[in-house]
Order: sequence, then structure tokens, then C-alpha cells
Amino acid sequence: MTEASHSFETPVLPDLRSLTAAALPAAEGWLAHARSAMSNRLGAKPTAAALEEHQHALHGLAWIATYVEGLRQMHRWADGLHADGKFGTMEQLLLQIAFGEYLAQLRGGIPMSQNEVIRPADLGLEADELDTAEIAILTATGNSPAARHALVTLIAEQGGVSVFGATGLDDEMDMVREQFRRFAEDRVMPHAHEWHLKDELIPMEIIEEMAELGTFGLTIPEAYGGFGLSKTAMCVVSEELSRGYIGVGSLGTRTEIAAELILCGGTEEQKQHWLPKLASGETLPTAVFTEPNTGSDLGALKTRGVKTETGYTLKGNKTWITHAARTDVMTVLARTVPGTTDHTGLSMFLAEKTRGTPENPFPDATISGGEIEVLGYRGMKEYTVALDDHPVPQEALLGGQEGQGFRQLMQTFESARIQTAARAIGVAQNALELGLAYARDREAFGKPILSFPRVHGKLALMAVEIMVARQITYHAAREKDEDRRCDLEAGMAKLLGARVAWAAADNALQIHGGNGFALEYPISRVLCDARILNIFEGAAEIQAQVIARRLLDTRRN
Ligand SMILES: Cc1cc2nc3c(=O)[nH]c(=O)nc-3n(C[C@H](O)[C@H](O)[C@H](O)COP(=O)(O)OP(=O)(O)OC[C@H]3O[C@@H](n4cnc5c(N)ncnc54)[C@H](O)[C@@H]3O)c2cc1C
Repeated sequence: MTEASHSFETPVLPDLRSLTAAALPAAEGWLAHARSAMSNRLGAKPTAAALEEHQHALHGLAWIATYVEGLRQMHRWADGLHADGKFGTMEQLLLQIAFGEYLAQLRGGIPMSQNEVIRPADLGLEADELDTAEIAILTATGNSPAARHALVTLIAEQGGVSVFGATGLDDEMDMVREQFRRFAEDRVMPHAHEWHLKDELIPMEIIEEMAELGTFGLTIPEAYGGFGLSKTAMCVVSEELSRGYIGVGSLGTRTEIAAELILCGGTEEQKQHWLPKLASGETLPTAVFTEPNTGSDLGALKTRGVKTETGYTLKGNKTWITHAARTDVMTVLARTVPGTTDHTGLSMFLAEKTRGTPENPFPDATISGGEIEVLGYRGMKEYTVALDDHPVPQEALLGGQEGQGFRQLMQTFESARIQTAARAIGVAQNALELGLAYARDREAFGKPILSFPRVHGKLALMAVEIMVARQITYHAAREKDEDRRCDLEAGMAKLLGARVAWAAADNALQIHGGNGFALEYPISRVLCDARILNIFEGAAEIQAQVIARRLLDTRRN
């Protein structure tokens, strides 16, 4: 079947789900092949030097695995919708284009960043496994101009929604989404651009309204004053709030990190003391880990926690601390075991501080700091934070045990990365909607620019990749809810989500032409906001390293 044989009226491939079902084992076989090629190259116990020498191929393996997981989850999503009678034309087009494009990239090359492509030859492979009849059809005709056009036509007809295509989630999640969508549209979207341009803190009034909606206690167990909802609910809420403004969608991140730290590693007293106040939003936390010379390599940090008669004093310089001023408690990672230089000597503290104001951001005598001016991700502000013998009582030591800080932080990474992936999806969705609205209104050469294939093609691929990232993220969230280890899935969701958000923002700005470059247009803000997602919560390169190491770990099954 050739591309030309598809008329616009019937852009969906016949027997689509049979095609994707048949393509999936081949893609999985290809991943297994790539994995054994890397294992053979690196040996059973790879040295740090070998991992570094082969980093490009190693990180390529992580991307291949992420694509295959994306296809697996898209197929699963399609089967679920089909069973529920919800697998409509839009969903079929999303599935078809996703398979067409991602299979073609698995064969030809995946962009790990704009100028780093991983190709089969980089792993010493020829993509033979991918030479099946079904894959040939999907790659040749899945992502066709007709399919892209039909998808965007359907999207353009749909109004008043924040998701293009059925999510595959249940009615309860639809209700949660609707509630937060309305809040974001009424209370956040009309002001977000002004907050950004004026570089203002998000008003306390908005934070209080979010607290009333239950944003901060969403996943905290009911026994500790929360709502005990699932991580999937956290994703839905984070998507909708971030679609309104990334700053608002990120307010809950710090609470999520603090609550996970306490739930996983805290004593019962610490849970009773902190969790109800975090859940209600009465206590706002800030995450204090990064140092001027230590970001990705957190195990090497230098801030000290020095034992005193009543507890500890914290001393050292931290940086890039989001919402450091207007918060009440810091989750601080510090070195308590003298003589250590790695993660084994680190401990986590729940260190109280006095909430600051714009006039006096750090009222405590033992804390000082300065604002870091940033491109985007405004609304909470970023600061350097110097701790000058800041005293904390013994009860502030998380879990009451020294040397556990790094392990405790690692336990929160799954949840924080799932939440960050959901933030990325919200930002990407916002970009897509802004690009679509502009393309419908703007005319060039006598017609709306939306009618040009290079314009609607961008929008179609945004919608497709958003759905792929969404389905991996929901999969990771479900795994977390089932209490299964999901660092791999969470890492994949974050890795792909961040790239998808950046691509969506960049392409939506391109659709705006020169106006996209004007500060006046919200897409200029969304571009700046999207850029951070590839840096924090595990930079893309670190994320790929973690995923690849796990894939090569023979103990993982
Ligand atoms: C807006 C913003 C908000 C933030 N908020 C917080 C916060 O609230 N609390 C907090 O503690 N921190 C926060 N951070 C810090 C953030 O977590 C770090 O910036 C991040 O971990 C990366 O660390 P780094 O900046 O030191 O970069 P580096 O670790 O110096 O990395 C620089 C580059 O080198 C790459 N790289 C590093 N090591 C390797 C390797 N082994 N192999 C390949 N590539 C590598 C990285 O991927 C990256 O591209 C924030 C940062 C920003 C920009």
C-alpha cells in the first residue's frame, strides 16, 4: 500500500490494531537485541571508564527502550479504548502516527537531542528485526500527510477540552481533571503571562485556593490528613495545573517530595507532625539539595550537619533552591559523617525556617540568600541559600538515623519524576493549543496557515507525542500505585516528556513566526518554561544513564 493510495476520507489504515499488535513483538525483539549488543560490548561488570567511553550508544539504548515502552503503552491504551467502545478516529490516528513515526525512528535514528542521533549502527546493529511486513506498512504509511491532516482537522473541531483523544482513565479521573481544568482556566491562565513578565511570585490567594481544592494533600494517606488518592490522580492534577502555568503545576512538587521523604523514611512522630500540615498547605516546603559545585553528582555534596548537644547545625552553600523564601520547612541533604566524600555520609533533615516576604526573604539570622534571575519557570523564584550554623533539633533528622539521606532521596525520585513528566505533558498541551489557535487565525498567501502541511504537520506530531508521553506516565503512575519498583518507567516518562514539551514549545513558537518572538505572546513564556524540564529532576543525560544502567542490570528480572 502506498501513501498516495490513501484518500483524505480514509486515512486510517485497515486492521490497524492487528498491525500494531504484530509490530510490537518485533520492536521488543529489537530492544532485546540492542540490550545484548550493549552487554556484550561492556562486559558483565562494566567499569566506569567503559560506561563513559560508550556513553552515546549506552544512552541510545535508553532511548530505544523508551520508544518501545511508548509503543507498548499506546497499544495497551488502544486495546482498552476498543474494549470500552471509545477507540474513535482521533484515537486511531494517534496510534497509527505514533507507530509509523517511532518505528521509523527506531530504524533510522532517534534524536536524543537536536544534534545527537542514535542509529542502529551506533550499537553495531542492523535493524533486521524491524524488517517485517507490518512494520513496513506502518513506517511507509502510518505517519502519512493524510493522517496528519485528518488528525488536526478533528482536533481543530474539538473545543473546551484539555486533552486531544480519550485518556483511557476512568470517570473519577475525568472528574478530577475537569475540576482542575476549570480552576486553571478561571484562576491561572488569565494571569500567568503577567506573573511571568513581571517576574512575580504566584499570589498567596491562588496557593490558598489550591490548598482548598486539595492539591497538596492529594496523595498523602487519609490517616495523615490527605485524600489518599492515586499517583495517577497526581498526574492528572499536575497536567492541568501546568497547562495553566508551570509555576502553579510545580507548587505541589515540593510537597510531593517532602511527603514522600517522610512517608518512606520518616519516624511515626515525623509523619504525625508534618504530613497533616503539608496536606492542608499550611506548611509550604522547599527542597534543598543542589550546591554550586554539585548538581547531578549529589553524592559529592559538601554542606555539613554537625552534631550538637540538642541536635545539629547545618552549614554550607546551596543553590538553585526553588521557592526558598516563602516556605516554612527545608528538606536539606547534608553530610553528617565526617571523613566521607560520597553518598554514604549524607543525611536528610526536616529543617524549619521562618517564612520570608518579598521585602525580607530570609528572616532567620542563620539563613541568607539571593535571588537567581531566570529565563522561565518563574512564580516561585530560585535562590542561593547559605546556611550559617542553622540549628535544628535531633527530631529533624529524617528517620532518626544518619547516613540514610541519599537512599531516602532516591526513594522519592520515582514519584517526583512521574510528577515532572506530568508537568511536561501539561506544558506541551498548552503549547499545542496556543499553536493551533494562532494557526487558525493567522492568514498567509490568502488562507489560514493551518491549511499548510508544514504547519498542521507540526501540530499533529505534537498531539501524537503528547499522548505517547501521557501513556508512559500513566503506566509509571499505575506501577507506583501497585507498589512495584518503577524507577525505569518513571525515568522513561520524564526523559520523553521533557523532550516532547521542548519540541512542542519550539514548534508552536515557529508557527507564530515573528510574533512568537515577542514577549507579548504567551508562547514566548511557554518556550522558556519548557526548557527547564530537561534539566531538573535528573537532566536528560543523567536520566538516560540511569535507565540504561537498569536495563543492563542482570538482576532486574
Ligand atoms: C530553575 C531551576 C530550579 C531548580 N530547583 C531546584 C530545587 O528546588 N532544589 C534543588 O536542590 N535543586 C534545584 N535545581 C537544581 C537542579 O536539580 C540541577 O540544576 C540539576 O540537578 C543539574 O545539576 P547542575 O545544574 O549542577 O548541572 P551539572 O551536574 O553540572 O550538569 C551539567 C551538564 O552536564 C551533564 N552531565 C553531568 N554529568 C554527566 C555525566 N556523568 N554524563 C553525561 N553528562 C553529564 C548534565 O546532564 C548537564 O547537561 C533547580 C535548577 C533549576 C535550573
